Amino acid sequence: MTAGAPDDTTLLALDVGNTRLKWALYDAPRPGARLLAHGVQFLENIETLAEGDWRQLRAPRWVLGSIVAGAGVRHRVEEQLEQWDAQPQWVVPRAEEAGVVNGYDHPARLGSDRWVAMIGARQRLLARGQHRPCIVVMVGTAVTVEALDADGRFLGGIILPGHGIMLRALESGTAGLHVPTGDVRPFPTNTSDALTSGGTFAIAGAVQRMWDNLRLHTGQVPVCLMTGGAGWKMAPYLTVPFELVEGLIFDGLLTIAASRFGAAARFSGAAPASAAPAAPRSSLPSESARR
Ligand SMILES: Nc1ncnc2c1ncn2[C@@H]1O[C@H](COP(=O)(O)OP(=O)(O)O)[C@@H](O)[C@H]1O
Ligand SMILES: CC(C)(COP(=O)(O)O)[C@@H](O)C(=O)NCCC(=O)O
Ligand SMILES: [K+]
Repeated sequence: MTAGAPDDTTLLALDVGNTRLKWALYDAPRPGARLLAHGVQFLENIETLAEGDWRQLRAPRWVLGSIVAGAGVRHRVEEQLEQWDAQPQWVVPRAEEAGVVNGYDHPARLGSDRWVAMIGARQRLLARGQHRPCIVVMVGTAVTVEALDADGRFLGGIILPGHGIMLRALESGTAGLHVPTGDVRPFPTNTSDALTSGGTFAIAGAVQRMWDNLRLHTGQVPVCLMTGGAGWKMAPYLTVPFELVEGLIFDGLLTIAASRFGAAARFSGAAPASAAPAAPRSSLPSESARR
């Protein structure tokens, strides 16, 4: 076991989805912290982390994560973390945190990735002084589209299948839809293009609908932030104004980490005096996070 030095303020942030584990090591638990190292592994390769990507990594003082992949995967991740002293903390959605109010009927039943991404989105808007309603789109294994009003109230959101699940569902439920991936076309004239365009337009249409719902409800034009491993695939086809933001979940994890560990980090002396939330420039670089 390795212990971080007493004045260490490093945070290992984890985002464990249904397809991939994304990780990022920061020099401090606060928005705007310096990214020291980061990576991604498919869930089937989790066992390689301790002896692979994390072998040379300095021991983090804190480990904070979001996980939606289930108890079995969580256990496998925790095994890889055993080489360090830091006990991982997994975010459980609360009724309220970091300026976001959780409108879910049962707040803890909301996916932690959805909750953390909304906290990241809220932090981003506040850092820019934008008091606007916000749509948060996450394109991963599944697709989620959340609606937040200008006061940070999560009004509700939708879940739909991601590209891969849509295609697999159609393939397994029909006899004649086993075809290669096609292109997105306004008027598809072959099966491949029809399937690829259908999935893309389903997601784009769902985003447009939630954006309309939120604009009608609030009477204001929403900001739309899109994130997730397959966000770049959707970017050319959204019909509402949006920003593609890599690592919204990491922005959210840093924001939560600031309230949980920020005081301890300031006493450690390594963090700058102004540890208050600053303009977030801490997102994962997209190119290297992808594989
Ligand atoms: N390099 C890539 N090329 C194409 N699609 C990718 C790539 N990386 C990720 N994806 C898509 O993104 C999804 C996984 O994204 P990710 O955000 O890691 O999902 P999750 O958080 O659910 O694990 C996959 O289902 C796949 O459709
Ligand atoms: C909707 C999700 C499956 C998305 O998972 P992902 O695509 O990020 O792997 C996940 O957030 C989840 O399991 N949510 C719990 C149910 C809910 O949010 O209502
Ligand atoms: K995710």
